[in-house]
Amino acid sequence: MNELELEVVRRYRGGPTVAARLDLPGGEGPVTVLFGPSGAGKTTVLRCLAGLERPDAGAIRFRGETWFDAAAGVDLPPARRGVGLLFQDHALFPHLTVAANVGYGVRGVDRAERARRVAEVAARLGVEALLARRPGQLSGGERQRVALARALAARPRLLLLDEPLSALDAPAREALRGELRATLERAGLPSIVVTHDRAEAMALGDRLAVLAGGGVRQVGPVHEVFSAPADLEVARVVGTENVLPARVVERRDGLARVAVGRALVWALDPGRLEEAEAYACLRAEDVVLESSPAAATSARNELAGVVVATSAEGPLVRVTLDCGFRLVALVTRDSAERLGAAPGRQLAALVKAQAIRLVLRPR
Ligand SMILES: Nc1ncnc2c1ncn2[C@@H]1O[C@H](COP(=O)(O)OP(=O)(O)OP(=O)(O)O)[C@@H](O)[C@H]1O
Repeated sequence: MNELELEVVRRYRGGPTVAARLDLPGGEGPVTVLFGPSGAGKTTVLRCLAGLERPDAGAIRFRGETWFDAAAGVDLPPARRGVGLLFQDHALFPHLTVAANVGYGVRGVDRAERARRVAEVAARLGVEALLARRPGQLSGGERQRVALARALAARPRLLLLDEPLSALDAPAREALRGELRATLERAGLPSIVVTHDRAEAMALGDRLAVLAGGGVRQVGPVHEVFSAPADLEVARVVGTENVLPARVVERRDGLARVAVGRALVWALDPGRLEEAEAYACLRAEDVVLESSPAAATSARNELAGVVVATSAEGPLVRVTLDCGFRLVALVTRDSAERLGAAPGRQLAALVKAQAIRLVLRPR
């Protein structure tokens, strides 16, 4: 049985309809990332789960317990679902101490029990030393840990985080990703994190659910979804840099030879490919650039190309080549320099057949 079974339809009056289905098995890593572009319906799904939004149709079950069932008229109030919520801005009470903020999450118990729970969760998240401070005296990371501690103090069964890092500036966000991941692991309960940031999704999630066009398009291990998008829309959403129109011309030994622009490349044969028209999806990180051609084999494509553009991207350089089609590669600054990667320079691009995924082209 799945740990979570959700199928909801939420029609906004005069607005879009979000129709999402999400089944999550238990015990496959604690963090599921709900990923998708702005307006895809991620927050709507989260709010339906928390009981803050009432779906127009559908049902939500968690560990066999019905939280919502439109047909049966079941709609458990938020407090009875056992869900911990963490918002973008962390919503800590500025006038309360960390201890009082964390304690706020504990209701219906006496003072001694509340203090015991606050101490326990503070120790678990490493915020014991901060208990006497107020939110204004905390760093971004500390505030985040305190907000998580408050959510966990209520002993939820499921943790929901809506864009937990988006209130921070870019450098802080990057630094806190790893910390949040570690904290979620330590929390040891299933979590669903909403984000539209690729790096965040990769850093935080065990599983990725891609929401686009009003529905969940693909669910799977993070790397699987990123490297093998199920369809073109998922490929676009997860940002595979190279999504190229391709035509299958030959199939042999589990490989498919496809024409991409003026070039021919070998790709993994997905097997189910009935039509010859497809998109070849290839991540820029999977392209290796070399200055001199090497021996090509059927499992390794070697493409001669000319650099048409380069741009710095943090520690990496994005190199766009004309190989008979536009190919984007991401290489380290060091290798870009060593290769003399500048417009006009001839280079060889090496790509393993396994790195090229074929996605059926919708008619
Ligand atoms: N109360 C509302 N009334 C009408 N339309 C709404 C309402 N709430 C959300 N929407 C619309 O429903 C769609 C989904 O919204 P939602 O906030 O779930 O998207 P999201 O994926 O979380 O987006 P973002 O990443 O920008 O937060 C959007 O087009 C939004 O404009």
